[in-house]
Amino acid sequence: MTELERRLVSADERLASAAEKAGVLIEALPWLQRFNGATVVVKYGGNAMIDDQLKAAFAEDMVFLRLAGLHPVVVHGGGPQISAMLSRLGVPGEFKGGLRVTTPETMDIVRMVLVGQVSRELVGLINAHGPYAVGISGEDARLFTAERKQATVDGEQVDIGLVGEVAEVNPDAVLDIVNAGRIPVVSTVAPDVDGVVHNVNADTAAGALAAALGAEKLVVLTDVEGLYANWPDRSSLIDRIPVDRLERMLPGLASGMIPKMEACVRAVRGGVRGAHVIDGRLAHSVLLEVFTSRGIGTMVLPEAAPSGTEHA
Ligand SMILES: Nc1ncnc2c1ncn2[C@@H]1O[C@H](COP(=O)(O)OP(=O)(O)O)[C@@H](O)[C@H]1O
Ligand SMILES: CC(=O)N[C@@H](CCC(=O)OP(=O)(O)O)C(=O)O
Repeated sequence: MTELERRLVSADERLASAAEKAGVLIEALPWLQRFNGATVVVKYGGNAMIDDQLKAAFAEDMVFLRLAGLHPVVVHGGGPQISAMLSRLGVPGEFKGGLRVTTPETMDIVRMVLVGQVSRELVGLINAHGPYAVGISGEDARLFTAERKQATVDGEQVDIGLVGEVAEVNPDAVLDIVNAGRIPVVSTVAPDVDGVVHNVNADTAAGALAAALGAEKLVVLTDVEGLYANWPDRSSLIDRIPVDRLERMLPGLASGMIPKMEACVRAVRGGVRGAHVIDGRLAHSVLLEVFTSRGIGTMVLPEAAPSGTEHA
């Protein structure tokens, strides 16, 4: 190849790459218009906080959403981080029906890890981009009121200690943060009516908060591609499912997916237009979900989905 031919090929490649980049940006236009001013609750699960790069990419996505005119609200998990701290401290722990059996001693550690460690880290990563993130827990300004919850094991109700269902949400403090142009980062420990602090599953809290905020979307990041109809058959990924069909599937789901899909049901039944379970192991998965036409993962839709909600 002559020097001239080489230069022409490289100019062609540059043009093709520029056109591809412009295509990606322009694909976002309808979604930028549609979601301007919309609240998006994003649940970031502990299993998707695999490494520092992924966590940093998640923080970038939250700042991107905020600067693109949306209102992201982060609800974080931290199950694996709690388990790691329990074993470091030599405190035994177990799960029943997907929920952590929580003694008063466990509760102290859950609170310390979620509020003092996981929240602080995410707040710091987001604030590397500007003064956006504010950490808040269910204990602040009565954000969540918990009600003791039992687990269902083989159809039986069993006591699992200081584990809470979200009985009430007062989203005012979250709205104060959002209205100040900032990004709330919510930890899911919550007092009951007597002030006793309970451990609330982060999926459960995210679903309740999304409904109380009247969010446009709930996006749940986890460590699988989405909901599989026949877990663990990887060819059975569901890309969209109406809420009534999901409700019929709930009793047959395996443990990790139960609180997640219950949260999607609660959100959609509470007026959220779409709940999505996506793969948090993929960097920038939230941006792909929100700003591309196809979306990713599994989308839970209201029963009578209005036309034109292809992916939204
Ligand atoms: N039907 C299903 N589809 C997808 N994953 C499932 C299903 N049933 C159970 N799971 C399990 O649920 C896990 C996700 O839940 P969990 O471990 O609680 O994650 P997170 O920390 O993100 O909340 C998956 O890794 C998978 O092992
Ligand atoms: C009651 C209950 O199980 N609470 C959870 C709270 C953290 C959480 O939900 O974290 P992930 O989203 O990472 O699973 C726990 O103790 O592990």
